[in-house]
Amino acid sequence: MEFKFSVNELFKNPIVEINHNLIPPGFSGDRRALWDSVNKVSEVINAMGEASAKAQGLSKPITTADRLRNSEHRLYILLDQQANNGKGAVTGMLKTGAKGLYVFDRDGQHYQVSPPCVLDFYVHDSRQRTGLGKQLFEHMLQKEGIEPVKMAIDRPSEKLLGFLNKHYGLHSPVKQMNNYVVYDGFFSKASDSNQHQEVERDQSPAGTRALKKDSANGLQTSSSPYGRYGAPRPPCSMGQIIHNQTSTINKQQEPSGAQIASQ
Ligand SMILES: CC(=O)SCCNC(=O)CCNC(=O)[C@H](O)C(C)(C)COP(=O)(O)OP(=O)(O)OC[C@H]1O[C@@H](n2cnc3c(N)ncnc32)[C@H](O)[C@@H]1OP(=O)(O)O
Repeated sequence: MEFKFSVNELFKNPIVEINHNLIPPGFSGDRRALWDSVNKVSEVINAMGEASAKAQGLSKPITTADRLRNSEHRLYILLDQQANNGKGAVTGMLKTGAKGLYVFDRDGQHYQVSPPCVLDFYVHDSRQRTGLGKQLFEHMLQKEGIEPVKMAIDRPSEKLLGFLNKHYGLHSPVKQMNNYVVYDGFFSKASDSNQHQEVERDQSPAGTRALKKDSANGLQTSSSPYGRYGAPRPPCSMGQIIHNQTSTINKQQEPSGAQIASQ
């Protein structure tokens, strides 16, 4: 995607990360230059967000400059620095961020998690299936220090499911009622993957149930230690579902792909 201004002047590297301040990395200049750069970054984000929504058949963009400004999300932007007579072109974007979710594994066991999520991913229509998506995704994995299997994916398209299968061997997604998708390895215990575990107290009335938290994706499994609070309690699926929706909406400053799709 080309712009009237030079994206090479705005973004100094082939992949840049933008956060809520919308300031291009490495920016230097006075107040006026800052204002100008933020406006240009906003224009890029809005144009790519719209193109992504169109490609996914959504009625509204998931990604806009305003929404990014009001979130803790990260947006990776991919450039082709040779294109547009040296001014450069934007060829892809990938948005990630943590979400508070309840997810179910194949056995119906539920987990309270705050995993890093793939929220919006788009490669320009003219450049798809040429490896750019993999390049951008790999960059993100390396920057965030995460494995794809530990991420939750917000309402993945068939193309993204194919992408994850091809490049990361992820198959048989566990589809969630909130339209997120996770894979079996998501639920593996922290000890299986040699990852650091923290033990936290949950918010139960007695505060006695220990929650083991996997630092990679915030996976928490509950265990019942002893005493009367140690007695197993039957799960209330409806309560979990309602709670899930509530927690997702509360934690999000912006609607997810699933919410936009249902509008
Ligand atoms: C959480 C979300 O964001 S869900 C929405 C995901 N985004 C979209 O669906 C928007 C339209 N699609 C795209 O923007 C891109 O295709 C992406 C981002 C999904 C992948 O980026 P690409 O640059 O195409 O990926 P890359 O070239 O690295 O890998 C190609 C693989 O992705 C999958 N893929 C990409 N495009 C397609 C397609 N049209 N049909 C089926 N599979 C596809 C395939 O596995 C493909 O491998 P193949 O060509 O050997 O079959």
